[in-house]
Amino acid sequence: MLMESSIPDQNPVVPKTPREAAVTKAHEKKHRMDCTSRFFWYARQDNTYALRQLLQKDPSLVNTYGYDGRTSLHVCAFYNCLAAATFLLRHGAHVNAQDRWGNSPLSDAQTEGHKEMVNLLKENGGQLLGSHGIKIRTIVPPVPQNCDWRVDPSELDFSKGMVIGKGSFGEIWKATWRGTPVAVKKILASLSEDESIIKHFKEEVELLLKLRHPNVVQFLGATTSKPLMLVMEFLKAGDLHSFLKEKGALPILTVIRFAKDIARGMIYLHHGSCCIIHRDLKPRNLLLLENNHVKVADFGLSKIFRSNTRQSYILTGETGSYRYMAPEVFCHKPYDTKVDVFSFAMILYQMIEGESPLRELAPYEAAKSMAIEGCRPKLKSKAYPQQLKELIIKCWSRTKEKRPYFKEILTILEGIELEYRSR
Ligand SMILES: Nc1ncnc2c1ncn2[C@@H]1O[C@H](COP(=O)(O)OP(=O)(O)OP(=O)(O)O)[C@@H](O)[C@H]1O
Repeated sequence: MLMESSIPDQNPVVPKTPREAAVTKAHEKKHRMDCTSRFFWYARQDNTYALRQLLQKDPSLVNTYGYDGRTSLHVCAFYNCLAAATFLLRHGAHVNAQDRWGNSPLSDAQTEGHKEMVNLLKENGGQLLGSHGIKIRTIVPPVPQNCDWRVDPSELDFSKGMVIGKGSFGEIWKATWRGTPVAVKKILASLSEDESIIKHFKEEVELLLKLRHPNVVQFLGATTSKPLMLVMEFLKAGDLHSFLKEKGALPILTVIRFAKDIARGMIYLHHGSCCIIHRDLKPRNLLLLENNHVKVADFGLSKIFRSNTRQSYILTGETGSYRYMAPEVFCHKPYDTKVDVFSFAMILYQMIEGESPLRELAPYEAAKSMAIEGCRPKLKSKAYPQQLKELIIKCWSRTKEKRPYFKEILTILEGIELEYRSR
């Protein structure tokens, strides 16, 4: 039997400064933890002598519990330490204390098949509680249940914000959410009132919020009452449209870096657990990071609003979407992920040439001439590496099957980059 050799005295120190008070508090906490551990240890050893000594100094130890809610009586019940259990019960141990799983000491003793212990606990009023017992208590999971994507509109602060963009479904605002700068897409009031839109919005947002990729703009949450608002990370370096307007044609290595980022983002969207077709890939929907990388934005929701309102591209033609539109979309034919590859070709072209594709035509006319007459922009720049030219031509093929997937595009771009660098 283990004997207690010495149990340290508590020497309360009168705190003089906040620092001293903190040190004393930490010391007391440690001391308390030491005492609890030792108390449990002696219960496990069935050492009533040592238990008595500790209890004399601190009677509350009899019902003290560890991080999982287990008391010294649980320990005794589990290891069949009859003498210690009898001692503890005599000194006020709660016979039906429940640990974090809801189990009482009797439940432990019964599970372990300790008959004498079962009898002792029953004689003292023990009940079978918890997962092994009769009365199962529901254990509240540690994760808060209200942890979801709904944003309380009152938490969005627009006081120092401003409109940073306008789309066909609403305005984009810069705002702060709990002190963090965010971009907020405020959906048009007329759309926010439509019940079927609200339903689709919620479903879609649920999906969008699961997306996580370095080249995809991160959604943070949404409001679900009027006005519907979508909260996302704010990218302060602006969009590729403004960047190209300011810089004109980009150096080839920058083009390749941006193109690889777009391809990576699109691979993630197309080949994730649920395939997301962007359908509106264009320079305005590519946002820049300050480290000269790109993220794909504004995917997912367009299909809700467009399909629900039967809003045609004619109505929103001025936004420029037409210019990047695949022929099958223009002709209302069935389409797949390859529509984004077509738009990607147009963006590549614009980055190298420094001008929008078929800029001599209005957006709708440009789309029409590409879809109906098979026109394509002229590759004029001398900067093109031959393979990049070939890639663009493949990507804007009329037949969608001839267009490569983004996975292949990424490999081709990596090859071009390698070769270009080694020149
Ligand atoms: N997360 C963001 N961070 C910073 N700026 C953004 C963000 N999202 C959008 N913007 C800015 O707002 C502009 C408008 O975006 P929005 O997606 O509403 O419109 P759009 O794509 O031009 O139009 P539509 O939605 O009709 O296709 C973008 O071009 C960009 O400049």
